[in-house]
Parts: sequence; C-alpha cells; structure tokens
Amino acid sequence: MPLLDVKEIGITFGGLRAVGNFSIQLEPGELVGLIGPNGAGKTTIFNMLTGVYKPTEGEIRISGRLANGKKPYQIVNEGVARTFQNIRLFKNLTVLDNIKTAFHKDMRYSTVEAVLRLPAFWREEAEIDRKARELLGLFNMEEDADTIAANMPYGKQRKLEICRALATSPQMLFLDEPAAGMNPQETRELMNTIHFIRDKFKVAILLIEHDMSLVMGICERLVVIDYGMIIAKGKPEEIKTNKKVIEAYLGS
Ligand SMILES: Nc1ncnc2c1ncn2[C@@H]1O[C@H](COP(=O)(O)OP(=O)(O)OP(=O)(O)O)[C@@H](O)[C@H]1O
Repeated sequence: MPLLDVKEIGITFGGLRAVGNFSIQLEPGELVGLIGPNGAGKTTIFNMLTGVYKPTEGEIRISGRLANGKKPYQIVNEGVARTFQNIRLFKNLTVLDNIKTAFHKDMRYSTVEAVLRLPAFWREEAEIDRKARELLGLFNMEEDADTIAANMPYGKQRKLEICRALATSPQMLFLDEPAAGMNPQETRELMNTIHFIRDKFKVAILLIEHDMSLVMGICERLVVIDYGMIIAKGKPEEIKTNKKVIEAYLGS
C-alpha cells in the first residue's frame, strides 16, 4: 500500500478551478519533485495534502486512511510534516527552542504535572532537550542552539525549519520551495541535506521547487503541473525533453 495515495483531487475557489484531477502516489523513502510554472497550483496541492484546504473533489489516503477534511494537526499526527515557501519559525526563540516546540507534540505529562513541575514533567523536559540537541547535531547546528532564530543566516533558517519538521517523526516530508532565496552555495548544501534526510530518516520527500538544477539533480521522478492539471510525469531526463513541459515553461 502506498504511503500517500491521492486520487483525482481538485479544488475550486469562487468558481475558478485552481487544481483538477491531481493524482499521485508516494512510496516509503521516495524523493519526488512537483514542478510547474508560477501559479500552476503547486502550493494549493500541498495545502490540500496537509489539511489547510479541503479538496472539493477526489480522495487523499495516508497509509490507507482517508485524510480528506482532516485538520493540519491531525495530518501531522498521520506522519506528515511540511515546510513553507516563506520560512515559518518562531523568530524570537532560540534555535533549540524552535526544535523543542515540535517535540512537545509527543509529550506525555499532564497539565497538572506541568503546572506543579512534578518529576514526570522534568524527566520529559530533559528528554526533549536531549533529543532536540541530538537532532541539531545531525545537522551540524549544535553550536547554534542558543542563537535567536531571526539572527541566523537565511540558509540556516531554512535548514532549521526542515530540522523542526523532522522533530515530529514524519514518514513523509513536503518541502515547499526550500531553495527559494538561497545562493548557489546554499542550494548545493541543501541538495546534500535533502539526500541526507531521506537516507538517515527514511522519509518520503515531495519537493516543490523552481530551481531546475536542484530538482533534476536529486529527484527520482517528477510530476509537472500547469494551470492546475498534470501535464507530464516521469524521470528527470524524460521531463527535460518533454515538449509540453518546455512549452509550459517558455510560455510562463
Ligand atoms: N485561497 C485561495 N483563494 C482563491 N484562489 C486561490 C487560493 N489559493 C490559491 N488560489 C489560486 O490558485 C492558483 C494556484 O496558486 P498556487 O499558489 O498554488 O500556485 P503555485 O504553483 O504554488 O505558484 P508559485 O510557484 O508562484 O508559488 C492561483 O491562481 C491562485 O490565485
């Protein structure tokens, strides 16, 4: 059974069909790119897959369970994490605290134990601290633990956002234009980071990206959309020479 099984989903905003007949399957550990010109509907698809929008047509199944109409936090509990086109971090918190907030989804102590600062609370807080530092360590960011997120260079903020998404122990990770605003050096590092994540965490990754060198370089297969509809699917080398894809990009 695929991890993600999307059948013919679509959404209409005020009479305008932004996305239609969109289908995709993701198997564990796959690295797939979702590409298309500006305004093609990529973020709208992510928003449907993560519970921000409810599709007006079709069916989304995560690990076989119907996910249409679930709220974003329920989708996180189904093992899906995402990052955003515009980085969303708690800018005034430290790097470590940004990660810890994500781990708190799994906390088991009760409100009473937390308010009264009972041992169960401290034990679990110490464990979250340890796990957050360990995760930062995997991304070579342990020395940034006490830095305020907003004071980090752009590339590192992106990395932190991905790192925080992983703290929810997802099976699937959706990255919305992770290379946006990055310089070529940061983009190269990001490619390595994405490969590392897939191999280390065994997550399936769905990646929206405008940077063609990035998607072509790391994705095993690509889905191309234009005006809300799939126009091509295939391996990067097939997509590169696909006439419809070339026309869609030249025309945008
Ligand atoms: N909440 C909404 N209400 C009305 N229209 C919307 C809404 N969300 C998205 N759209 C429309 O859906 C279409 C697809 O937008 P979307 O942001 O998904 O494209 P995109 O492929 O992610 O573009 P980009 O690459 O520029 O980020 C656009 O025409 C947009 O105006």
